[in-house]
Amino acid sequence: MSLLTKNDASIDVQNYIDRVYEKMKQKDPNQDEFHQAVYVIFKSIKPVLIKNPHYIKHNILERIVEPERLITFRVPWIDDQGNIQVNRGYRVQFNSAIGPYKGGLRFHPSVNTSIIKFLGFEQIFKNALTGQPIGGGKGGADFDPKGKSDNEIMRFCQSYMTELANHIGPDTDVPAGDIGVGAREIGYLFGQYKRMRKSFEAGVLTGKGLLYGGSLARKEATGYGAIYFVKEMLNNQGQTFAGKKVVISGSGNVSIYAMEKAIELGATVIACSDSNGYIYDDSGLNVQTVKQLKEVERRRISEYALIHPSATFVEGSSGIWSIPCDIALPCATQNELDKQAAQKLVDNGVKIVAEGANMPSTADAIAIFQDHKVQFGPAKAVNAGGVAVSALEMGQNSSRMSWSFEEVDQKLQQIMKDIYQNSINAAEAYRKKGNLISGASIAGFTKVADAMIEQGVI
Ligand SMILES: NC(=O)C1=CN([C@@H]2O[C@H](COP(=O)(O)OP(=O)(O)OC[C@H]3O[C@@H](n4cnc5c(N)ncnc54)[C@H](O)[C@@H]3O)[C@@H](O)[C@H]2O)C=CC1
Ligand SMILES: O=C(O)CCC(=O)C(=O)O
Repeated sequence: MSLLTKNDASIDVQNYIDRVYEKMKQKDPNQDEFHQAVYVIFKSIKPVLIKNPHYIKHNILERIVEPERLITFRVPWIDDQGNIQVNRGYRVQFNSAIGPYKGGLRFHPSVNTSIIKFLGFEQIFKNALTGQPIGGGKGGADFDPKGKSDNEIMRFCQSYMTELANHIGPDTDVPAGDIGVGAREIGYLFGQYKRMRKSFEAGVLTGKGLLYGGSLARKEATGYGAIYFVKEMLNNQGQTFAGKKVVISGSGNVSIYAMEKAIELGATVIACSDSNGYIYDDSGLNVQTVKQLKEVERRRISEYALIHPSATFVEGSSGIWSIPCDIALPCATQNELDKQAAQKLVDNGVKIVAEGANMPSTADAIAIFQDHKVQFGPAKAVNAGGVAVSALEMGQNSSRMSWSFEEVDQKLQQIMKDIYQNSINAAEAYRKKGNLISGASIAGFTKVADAMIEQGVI
């Protein structure tokens, strides 16, 4: 497949991009999600390479798609029945050009090398966009936390950390949460790391509890940050959240706090989901009930409709995109929004789609949004607020300070504004006016590529 059009001004650039892309696919043929993430970046940065051929001379593309390190390991643990279980653990340390590796841990049965690599690759550019000194990494395990007791979760986390501890540290690699890893898991992971090191290194993990070095507003940061980003998109059109109907997929950390902030800014959030199905209430969802069900009781979203009879539960999560709305925020998982779902949203008049999850839209879905001039906010910009506040947590830990909620929230708002503006500016500089996919990729890529060049061939 050619990534460039035949009419492209520079055949050399076309050949280079295609050669690196094909070689990468040949080396790792079964990594579709990783290929998808690379494809988006390569497509977006084509004009950058045409204008700055030194990136080709330094062979940045071939270097950037190869992780600095990919670690896999056995995670044995004992379940409540006394059986020995074995999972596979991962950590990809993708790129440290601008800082220590930084990125979350995902515990989900679907986790494999392709998923971890796509997430780690995305993290490189996202972290660069935040303006914070953090490189790109990601990790996790094919462990399914669903239905596990607290003790099983603890034993799994302790076993996982027993190996991971060999590879991380406050100036080396700083993991955090992602799907299936929240405050409870970070607590168990931190406890085991501390026990092994015999020292209290708060900065080794972020998303920690407030009692032992966590930052206020980290829990809220990804969801709030996504809404602050959409606020900028709306502002650009002279609009606000007031009166807008919003559909948000998922009902986890990102979705809950996106919901909370959107409602605070005057929107009506009419639907959210989990992997079993979605709930819908045209008069608006109650975020406190969603929090109680999901954060506290760890129950299914279907139970929301038993508490609020005005809401309907529908089985099957993908149906959520057939609900008419002004703003759609996919905040659950990768490739949850496909071509058919995108067409449905467009037919129903959606104005803005912004990705709270990592790579939730397929390439075909994005093409439909672009063809129909739907404003589109890409994940690496929209959901960067979480990792940005993680970097603020690292800063607080190393200076032994802790900032108020308002201070962190103010910084988060400024970071999201800057990401929006830098993405807009980068797009405009490369004649892609208004295209936030190109702008975010270009702004993230140039920063990392320049730092790589300054540090030599390593
Ligand atoms: N937690 C964070 O700070 C950040 C998370 N992200 C991304 O946001 C997304 C969500 O992560 P979290 O909220 O942290 O995870 P979480 O584990 O708190 O929640 C995930 C939610 O998605 C639901 N879900 C899973 N598959 C689904 C499907 N096919 N359809 C509908 N719902 C589904 C789950 O039931 C759960 O409610 C992921 O893509 C993650 O990589 C991105 C940046 C930061
Ligand atoms: O806070 C972090 O370090 C990681 C957040 C994350 O995993 C992500 O941005 O996808």
